[in-house]
Amino acid sequence: MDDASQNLRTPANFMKDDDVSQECKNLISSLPSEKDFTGRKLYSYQGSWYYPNTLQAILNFQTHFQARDSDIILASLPKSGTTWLKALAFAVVHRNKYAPNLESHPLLSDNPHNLVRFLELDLYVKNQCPGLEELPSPRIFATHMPFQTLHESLRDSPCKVVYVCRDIKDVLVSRWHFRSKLVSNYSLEDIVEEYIKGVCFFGPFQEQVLSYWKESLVNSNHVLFMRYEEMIEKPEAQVIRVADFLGCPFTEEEKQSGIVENILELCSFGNLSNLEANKTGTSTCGIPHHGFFGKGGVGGWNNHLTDDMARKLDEMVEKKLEGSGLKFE
Ligand SMILES: Nc1ncnc2c1ncn2[C@@H]1O[C@H](COP(=O)(O)OS(=O)(=O)O)[C@@H](OP(=O)(O)O)[C@H]1O
Repeated sequence: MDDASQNLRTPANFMKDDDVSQECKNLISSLPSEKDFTGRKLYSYQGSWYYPNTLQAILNFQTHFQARDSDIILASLPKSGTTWLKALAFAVVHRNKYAPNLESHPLLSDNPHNLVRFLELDLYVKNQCPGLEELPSPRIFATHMPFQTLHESLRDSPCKVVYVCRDIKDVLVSRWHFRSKLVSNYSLEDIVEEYIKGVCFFGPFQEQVLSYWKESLVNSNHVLFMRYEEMIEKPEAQVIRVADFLGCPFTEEEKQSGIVENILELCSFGNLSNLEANKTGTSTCGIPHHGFFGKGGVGGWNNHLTDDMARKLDEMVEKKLEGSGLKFE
């Protein structure tokens, strides 16, 4: 086994069950549970599946987090474009402080996950809530929680939530590549079955996508719904959309200066994945940086899933999304 695989085999804190209060243990004892692909127990809370430490972190978040109107929360399912969105949002929001270029920028020397941290995967795990009140505005956080769980803490805050989703088949294959390094003999059949059943960390997936989709329809100033495929197809338009939504639109002068292109280049897969900072090291939430980069792009699932697997997944998604107005072609 190489060093990288060895590194991945060590479970991250958020997958463990060693930082759980008595109150959380009591809650856990009342929740439905199932085993994940490694045999670890997941628990269903507010419609989604979590490991005990993550559940504790979510309870901490729901009890203690004080949203500011200027907060920005980037939400997604794992393997849906989180890393890219973190980089883009950071570069857009802080463009006056850090000029986006390839010579000197925080994204050139640090992984996007260390610049924008997950509420439930690192900030609140091990009870680390390190001075969130002291962070300057606008604060940018990320989460994989579904909207209903996030909302409980945001309450009526008008803060901005940007959600990114991706074709479940690409998400699944991306996750399978990542997890195959954790567990040998982990087949595509296993993960397809898991996705269809819906029992997986932060799953079931389409329910989460729907939770943000519905909110974006009724509260479009609060939730922006984005798609990885659209970011690939029309990146410039999507970055402009993000900046508009976050209340920091590009001026005509900025557009003329090529700043949008510079941000896109800085945050591009080609640039980020080749940086030393992203080839080595481990993020604050315990994942090796290289684990956030595969091949990127759209439709890679085609090289792995059989027609039958793709059909089953498409049918499941179509059924779940029926009547919502949301479609994955
Ligand atoms: N900058 C940029 N541009 C385009 N695509 C990118 C970028 N950075 C990461 N990726 C691809 O996104 C996939 C990982 O998804 P996430 O970032 O959501 O993963 S994670 O949940 O944070 O672990 C994973 O997709 P796959 O290659 O299909 O596995 C990454 O390669």
